[in-house]
Amino acid sequence: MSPSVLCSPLSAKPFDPTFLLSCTVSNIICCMVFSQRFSYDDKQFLRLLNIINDVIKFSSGPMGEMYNIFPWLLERLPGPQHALFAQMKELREFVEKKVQEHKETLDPSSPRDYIDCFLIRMHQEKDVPTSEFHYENLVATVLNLFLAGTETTSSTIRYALSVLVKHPDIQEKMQKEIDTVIAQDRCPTMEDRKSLPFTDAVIHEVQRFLDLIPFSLPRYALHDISFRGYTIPKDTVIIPLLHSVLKGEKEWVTPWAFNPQHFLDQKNNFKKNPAFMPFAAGKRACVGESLARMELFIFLVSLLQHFTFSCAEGPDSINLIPAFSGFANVPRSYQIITTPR
Ligand code: HEM
Repeated sequence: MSPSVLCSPLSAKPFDPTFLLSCTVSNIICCMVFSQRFSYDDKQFLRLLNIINDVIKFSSGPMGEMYNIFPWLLERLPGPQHALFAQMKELREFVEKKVQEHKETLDPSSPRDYIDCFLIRMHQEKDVPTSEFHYENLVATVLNLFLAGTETTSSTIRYALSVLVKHPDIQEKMQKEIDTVIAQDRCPTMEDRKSLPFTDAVIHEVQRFLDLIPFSLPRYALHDISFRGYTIPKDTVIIPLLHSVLKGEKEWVTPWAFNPQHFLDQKNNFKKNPAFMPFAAGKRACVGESLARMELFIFLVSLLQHFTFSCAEGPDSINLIPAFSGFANVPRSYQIITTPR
C-alpha cells in the first residue's frame, strides 16, 4: 500500500481503516504464495478477505471455542457454524484452483512462488512414501499461510493506529524520532530500526498489550515428556498461555497499562525482554515472525512519515479493550482521521 492510499478524498472524513489494511497486508502474502497481487476492488479477493475475517471472529467467540473442544459435535448439530464451514470450503476451493493453475503452467527451472517450489519438491519426492510434500499438505499450508498471514498483521497495525490516536504524545514522539533519522523523502528500511529505539519499543509494546493470540495454537506431546518434575503423557493436548507471560506481573512493571518504557533502558536504548513472545517460542513458533515484524515496522513508520492520525471524538473515545476475545483478541473497529503532514 502506498501511503497515498490513505490520502484524500478519504483523509477529509473519518473512515474505518480495517478494509484497506487487510487488502494491503494480504497482498504481500498473496505475492509470495500465488505470485499475484489483487486489486482492491477485485470481487473475489474481497470475498476471500471477508471469509478470513468471519473465520477469525467465529474462532474468537463462544461457538469457535466449543468447536475447538468438540469439533465432532458441532459438525453434527444444526446451527450457524455450518455457514462458516461452507465459507471455509469456498476458501479451500479457491486454493485448489490456484494449485491446479500452477500445475498447468509450472516451469521447474523458474519457480514463481511458494506453490511452484512445493510442486517441484513434490515431484522430486514422489517415490518417497514418508514424504511430507504431498497434495494435501500443499493445500493445507497454502490455506494456513493465507489465513495466518492476513488478519494477524493487519489487526496489529489497526490496533497500533488506535493506540496512537489514544496517545497523541506517543505518536508525536515517534514522528519526531522518524523525522530526525529518516525524514520524509525516503522509504524506511529494516536497517533503520536500530536507530529508532522509541518507535521499536512502541511497536513491541503494541504487540505485548494486544496479546493477539492469547492461547497460541494447541499442540500435543509426541511422547512422554518430563518437565519441571511433572510428567506430560504422550498425546496430551498442550495449550501454551502466551497471555500469562505477555501480561505477567513478574515480567512487566505495569502489565495492564500501555507503556513503551517496558522496552527501553535508562538511557532510552531499546531493551529486549524474554517474556515478549507474541509469536510463541521454540521449534513450532510462528513461521511468519520475520515477515510480520518487517510489515509492522515498515508500514507504521511509512504511515507516520506522511500522516498524523486522530479521531473526531477525541483520544479518550478510543477503547483498547478487544471487541472479541477467544482464539484471538480482535481489536475494535473505529473511525480514523488521517491528516497529511
Ligand atoms: C503480528 C503478527 C503475527 C502474530 C502475533 C502471530 C502469532 C502466531 C502464533 C502465536 C503462532 C503459534 C505458534 C506455536 O504454536 O508455537 C503462529 C503460528 C503460525 N503463523 Fe503466525 N503470527 C503472525 C503473523 C504471521 C504471518 C504474517 C504469517 C504468514 C507468513 C504467519 C503464519 C503462521 C503459520 C503458518 C503458523 C503455524 C505454524 C506451525 O504450525 O508450525 N503468521 N503465529
